[in-house]
Amino acid sequence: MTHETPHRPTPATRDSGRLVVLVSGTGSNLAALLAAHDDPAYGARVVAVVADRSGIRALDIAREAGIPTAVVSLKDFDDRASWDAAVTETVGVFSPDLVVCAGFMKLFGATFLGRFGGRIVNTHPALLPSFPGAHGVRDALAHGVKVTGCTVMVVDDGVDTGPILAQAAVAVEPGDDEATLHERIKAVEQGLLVEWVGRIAREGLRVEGRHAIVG
Ligand SMILES: Nc1nc2c(c(=O)[nH]1)N[C@@H](CN(C=O)c1ccc(C(=O)N[C@@H](CCC(=O)O)C(=O)O)cc1)CN2
Ligand SMILES: NCC(=O)N[C@@H]1O[C@H](COP(=O)([O-])[O-])[C@@H](O)[C@H]1O
Repeated sequence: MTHETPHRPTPATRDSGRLVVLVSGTGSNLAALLAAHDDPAYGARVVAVVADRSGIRALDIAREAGIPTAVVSLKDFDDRASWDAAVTETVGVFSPDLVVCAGFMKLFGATFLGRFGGRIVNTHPALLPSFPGAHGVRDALAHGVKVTGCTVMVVDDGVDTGPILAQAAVAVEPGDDEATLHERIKAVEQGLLVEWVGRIAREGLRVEGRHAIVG
């Protein structure tokens, strides 16, 4: 029996230099990408920043860097599918080679995944497959783990279930709360995200089953 999917994911090819970065929060990962992209050897440039809410620090960071921004809020749409179509159209205006979720707190639906699937990279503040979802740091602390970390992955139609590109470990210290632990994770994930986005832009990305292959 053959398995048919409605859309064949488009792989990110070599020289995948146009990045659209999706944000919802303070933008420390966006700032790290912006610090890297001025070097032509990096191989990628942030061409737009799209948020699901206004009034966030990440949008200020983008504007201060002269990067075009757009906001597509779920509350402005009748349903999730309409919002998903609008985000797809907005991101598509900027013709990205790669879409980077840098603290983007909304799940994509079929329209977005059909257009950009296979070239959406996400960073998550836990060692997947443990602690997926919107509260990875809080859930890891509540579970009592002694080591957690961050994961850079390719987004699929599950919640943080996509093929993993890279992971880094961070020790949980006695007395950590969600904020202190998340800050130490962010310090590590910024470097990891910048490294792997650059590698994908320079060398290309393809997905084979559970495996994301760069180069
Ligand atoms: N189809 C997918 N979309 C996205 C994924 C993914 O793996 N598959 N990753 C996210 C980012 N993400 C974690 O990395 C994530 C973001 C948000 C949620 C979530 O449950 N969001 C709730 C709202 C929660 C809140 O605002 O506090 C929601 O969307 O209703 C889970 C995982 C990028 N998109
Ligand atoms: N599930 C998605 C998720 O939790 N994403 C996390 O939000 C933070 C955003 O920080 P930033 O706005 O400072 O880059 C990052 O730690 C990122 O991994």
